[in-house]
Amino acid sequence: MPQARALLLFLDASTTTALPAGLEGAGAAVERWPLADISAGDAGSLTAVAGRLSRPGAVMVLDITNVEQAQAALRQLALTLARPALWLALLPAGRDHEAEAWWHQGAFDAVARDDTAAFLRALRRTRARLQDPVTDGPELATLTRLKAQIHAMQASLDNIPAPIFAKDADGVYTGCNQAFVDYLGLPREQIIGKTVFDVAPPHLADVYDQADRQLLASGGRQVYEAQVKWADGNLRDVIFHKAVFHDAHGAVAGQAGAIFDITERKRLESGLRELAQTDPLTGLLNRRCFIERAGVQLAEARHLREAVAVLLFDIDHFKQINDIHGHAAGDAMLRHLANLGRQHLRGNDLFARIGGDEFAIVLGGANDVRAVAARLPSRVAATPLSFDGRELACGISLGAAVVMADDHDIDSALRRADAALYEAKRQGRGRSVVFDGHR
Ligand SMILES: Nc1nc2c(ncn2[C@@H]2O[C@H](COP(=O)(O)OP(=O)(O)OP(=O)(O)O)[C@@H](O)[C@H]2O)c(=O)[nH]1
Repeated sequence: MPQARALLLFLDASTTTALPAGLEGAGAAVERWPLADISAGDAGSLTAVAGRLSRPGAVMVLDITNVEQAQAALRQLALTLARPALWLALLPAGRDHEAEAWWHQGAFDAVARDDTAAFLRALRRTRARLQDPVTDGPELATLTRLKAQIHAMQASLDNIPAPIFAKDADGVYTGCNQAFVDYLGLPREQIIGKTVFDVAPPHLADVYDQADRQLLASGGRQVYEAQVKWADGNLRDVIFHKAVFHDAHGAVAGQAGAIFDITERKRLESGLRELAQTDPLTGLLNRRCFIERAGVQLAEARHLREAVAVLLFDIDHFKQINDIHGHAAGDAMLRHLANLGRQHLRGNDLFARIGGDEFAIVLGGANDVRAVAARLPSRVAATPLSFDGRELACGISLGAAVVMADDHDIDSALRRADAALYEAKRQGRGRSVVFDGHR
């Protein structure tokens, strides 16, 4: 095996005095090549340096004191050398952060000039790489190129704001981008080499695992909605986009996936749905939604051969409440009635504000229609509204009707309830009338 020779290439004479101590201890033959300003394109120096670097086992140590000079030297050498040389970047003290940039430029490693131990380690590793026949020659160029491509690919993935991951065919994470690390709030080393059961709560991990199995069995792509526990511990709504990838023999080798957070979209959608379905003042259903749901409830009740009743009520002399106490008092009264009404209903009853001071109820079971119809006006009369330090009394009139077997929609029952309400008003308000018979 060829002995590695470190060719120290200094571009500036002033830096040669600060050589890492104990370099010879690395077992490498060190050849100093001071004052060769190959960055200036000095043809003689360039040829001499290239000649030394083309010897088996030669490693170039490039002094990076002057970044521009170092880059120019690399460009000149690349044009001159028959094959790429292995080289280390020797960084001035305090500039360790530049290391990554030099790896991207093809350095085998980049170490600080004042960290002798690191320098010697890097030199030894470089030597070991040179003695590995697989990595010598053209294969080294391929490997270096691949390494640069992987770096570039990872940098691109890390720039994408959506979390991205890859897993092998056993569901073990093999890669991910920075957004995925940030999204889960786990360090990369707690993700790579692990499975969903290590990174997610059990009930979510089961969902992902089942989806993974289906995807790997069927191949192709998969898109599904799920939840992910975010870095702050809260659950987020997401869409997973996943696809399998194959090995050289066409067998499924794993899957790559991306996560799109739809939490905000879902929140807006549910807000819009709520706005479209409810009365903003009382929080009750609005007229349109009430009619829609009443129709569904009627159909279900008919299917189960159950009776359904409709109740309508409105506030007596509500105009006077507005006129005497103001519109805000009127609004408070509407909310007060909504709350009183809610206390008399069961979970599957529908309750809506269908007009200015008009409310409607669908009772799931018609048996207690008379009891509810009688109770509500007296409860309202007995429960004045506390508003602005005063007690405001009010009354309601109520009409009720049972949905008949031959009612095909809720409209005819509403008409009968309305007629009963009219009758309650006519009889002097503050009372209820239950419609008997067809009209
Ligand atoms: N504060 C308030 N008032 C409303 C609202 N919507 C409608 N109104 C008022 O409700 C009142 C309804 O009056 P009317 O239909 O004449 O009924 P009423 O005064 O209750 O008379 P009777 O029903 O015959 O006892 C009107 O003065 C409307 O301005 C609302 O959202 N807030």
